[in-house]
Amino acid sequence: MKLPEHLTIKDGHLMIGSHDCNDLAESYGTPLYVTDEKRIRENFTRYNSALKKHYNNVRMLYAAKANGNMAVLKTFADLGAGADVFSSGELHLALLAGMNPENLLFNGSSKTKEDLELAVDKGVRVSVDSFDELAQLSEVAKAKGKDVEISFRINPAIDVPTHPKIATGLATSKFGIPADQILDAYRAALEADNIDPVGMHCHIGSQILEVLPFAKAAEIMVKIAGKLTDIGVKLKFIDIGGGLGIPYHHDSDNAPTPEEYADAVMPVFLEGIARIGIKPELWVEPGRNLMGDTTILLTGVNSVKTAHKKFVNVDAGFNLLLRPAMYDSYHEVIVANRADQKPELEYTVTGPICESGDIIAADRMLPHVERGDLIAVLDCGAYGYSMASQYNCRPRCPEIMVNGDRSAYMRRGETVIDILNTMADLPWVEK
Ligand SMILES: Cc1ncc(COP(=O)(O)O)c(C=O)c1O
Ligand SMILES: N[C@@H](CCCC[NH3+])C(=O)O
Repeated sequence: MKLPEHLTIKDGHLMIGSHDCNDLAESYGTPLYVTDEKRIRENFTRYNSALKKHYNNVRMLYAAKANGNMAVLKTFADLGAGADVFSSGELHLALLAGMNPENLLFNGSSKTKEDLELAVDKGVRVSVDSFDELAQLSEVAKAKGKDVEISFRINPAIDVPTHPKIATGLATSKFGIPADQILDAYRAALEADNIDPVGMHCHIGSQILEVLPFAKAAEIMVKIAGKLTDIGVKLKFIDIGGGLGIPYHHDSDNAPTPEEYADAVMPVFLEGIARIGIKPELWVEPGRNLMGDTTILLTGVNSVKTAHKKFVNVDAGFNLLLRPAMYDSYHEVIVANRADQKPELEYTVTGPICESGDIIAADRMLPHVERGDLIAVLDCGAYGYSMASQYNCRPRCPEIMVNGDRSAYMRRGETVIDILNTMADLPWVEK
């Protein structure tokens, strides 16, 4: 199987950076999320450079939802990135990580009044998702005597080749304002109290393995930018979202590189803005492409069972990695303590959750597997831990970061006491 540079095999063991996964599992226990900081930095630099080769005025807003660990956010802050934040919680963490409020965009189709107040207080721009939200934001900003800069999230009505649950720019999607209402939205914003419309935003979906839909979205965005300029909107930024996928099937996915993405999108963007005669910043919001391959999930084999097929029962299920159950997603798995052995038998790797859908990897050819072995699930850095739950009263596992020969917790594992501590005794039930 093709492996990215930070994953290697040495003496039959899977390594992440310079660390033997078996040693990490021994020291920290399983299940365990392991992230390679160096890989985050490489991924960021590559994406950023690919765009900046075409246009220097690019701002990278890491999509914090992909992996919101503070250590990860601090790494991005250190690289000069901002963030796409989708809740007050993500906004707080991004600021605590040291990101400049100017480099944040508060996204979301259903924000509370408190969310809007926080954005105004912190001087963070808001991507407004409806006329109703515009009205509320204007009231909030006016009450505080402050101005707020906004973009609207535009629904470009583009069908994209991805799982339907993560296509976000379809005409039928809950996100954004349809193109035929967008001029009215900006006119309303130009007239609204304490609102300054300075940006445009779209995001067409996630795990997209073709570049054409991104070029199409860029074309729609610059077309609308021309009309907005005509009605007096002074555009400071155009945000074309994230969405570039990664090759989860290591040997067969033909995933575009960031360079191929940039080569497809940038000429359309640059021609468009040149035609209008404006020089807005280009904002992008990648999540998965920066984080996906940086992280593996190590999970121990509790037992092996031969029934109508061979099941490998591991200690991580959809409580820790929801993607296979939610989107039928594919993740490569490697037996980390027999990584140089030839595949022999077909196994289905299943988690400990009380649902038949709790399958991490179905029908995979693997070397002989037995109790006590260690399975590494690859490409878990995006939408892995961030979508984890405590289902079946299973405390979420620790996350560690490796950097050179160092390793450290970036989040300790939860305990049952942590779970219990959020529960309250009812006053009408006798103790
Ligand atoms: C508004 C917005 N921006 C950016 C992203 C990041 O997407 P991806 O991780 O596919 O790059 C998402 C998630 O799909 C999103 O909802
Ligand atoms: N959670 C999804 C991606 C959607 C991102 C949010 N818009 C996944 O794991 O693929």
